[in-house]
Amino acid sequence: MSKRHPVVAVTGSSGAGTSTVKRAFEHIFAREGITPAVVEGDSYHRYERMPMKQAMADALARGENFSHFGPEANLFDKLEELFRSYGETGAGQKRYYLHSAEEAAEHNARLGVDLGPGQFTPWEDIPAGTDLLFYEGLHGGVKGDGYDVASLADLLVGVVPITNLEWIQKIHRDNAERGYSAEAIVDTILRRMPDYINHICPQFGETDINFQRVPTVDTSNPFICRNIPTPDESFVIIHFRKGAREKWGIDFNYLLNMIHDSFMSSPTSIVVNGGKMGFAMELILTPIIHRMIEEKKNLG
Ligand SMILES: Nc1ncnc2c1ncn2[C@@H]1O[C@H](COP(=O)(O)OP(=O)(O)OP(=O)(O)O)[C@@H](O)[C@H]1O
Ligand SMILES: O=C(CO)[C@H](O)[C@H](O)COP(=O)(O)O
Repeated sequence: MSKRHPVVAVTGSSGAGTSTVKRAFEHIFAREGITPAVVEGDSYHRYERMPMKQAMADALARGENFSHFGPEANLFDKLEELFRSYGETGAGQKRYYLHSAEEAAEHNARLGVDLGPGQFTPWEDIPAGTDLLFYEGLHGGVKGDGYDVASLADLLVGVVPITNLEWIQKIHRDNAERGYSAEAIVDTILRRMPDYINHICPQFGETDINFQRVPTVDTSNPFICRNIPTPDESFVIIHFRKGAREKWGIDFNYLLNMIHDSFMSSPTSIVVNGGKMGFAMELILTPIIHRMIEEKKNLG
């Protein structure tokens, strides 16, 4: 935890919507004149795409569980080191995992290299003078044998649609943007299930705030759903961890007054219409980020 170099992490499974939430944070940073050091969680995978396929086949042959959700396929020690070193000094290293030809072209042009989809860019120093570290990915709140990333985040936000919706979102996104077949995506979801339960779900007990999208249309068979339920076809449950409300000065009455049709579903949860998710995020997160930066400035 660091007041001088705060670490903000958005954590969620593949397809949960963390990239979408990242955009809400980018609006806040732009409006508040904040320069973040942005880090993508997938860059902490251990293997490039081809070696990952080989490692997966080897693990399968040995009858072992292995997936992008678990510790064997990721560099949790390196991620922990980044959160720690940024918190202490405002410095650290980052890289990118290139999912597509478009992403590869963008970074090839920037770095003058010739990489392809499924490869990492070389590690590079985070630019000096950033205001905070912003992590978005699968593992911002992991904690286990020999690693504890969660405790190094100053603000940890979970993005967690109910599972059926998360799968629908993943199937659509991986198909439309990454070119995978529906069958291949369902195989991936199945293979990752033990690691989902052991390494993704526990993170949402560590988060300060969780945003859980719940559809109001029938998604009982997510594998035949043709469309992602729209924001208007969903509610978002916003849950504050015990202590987070006091820590960040969250005023439920203010939120209930400001967000039309919102209501409390428990002493620590507020429910908003899906279309109000971005607005609710900005209302809740802007004062938190603002306060972080004020406290940083007060240190001189
Ligand atoms: N609140 C939302 N309302 C409607 N659609 C959404 C919402 N959040 C995410 N989606 C859709 O779900 C899909 C997955 O979202 P996104 O790419 O943000 O996931 P992700 O968590 O970043 O996944 P990954 O970590 O695998 O990159 C996208 O097609 C996106 O448009
Ligand atoms: O969404 C993911 C994790 O968040 C991807 O599955 C992971 O990054 C690997 O990608 P690919 O299988 O396309 O190489």
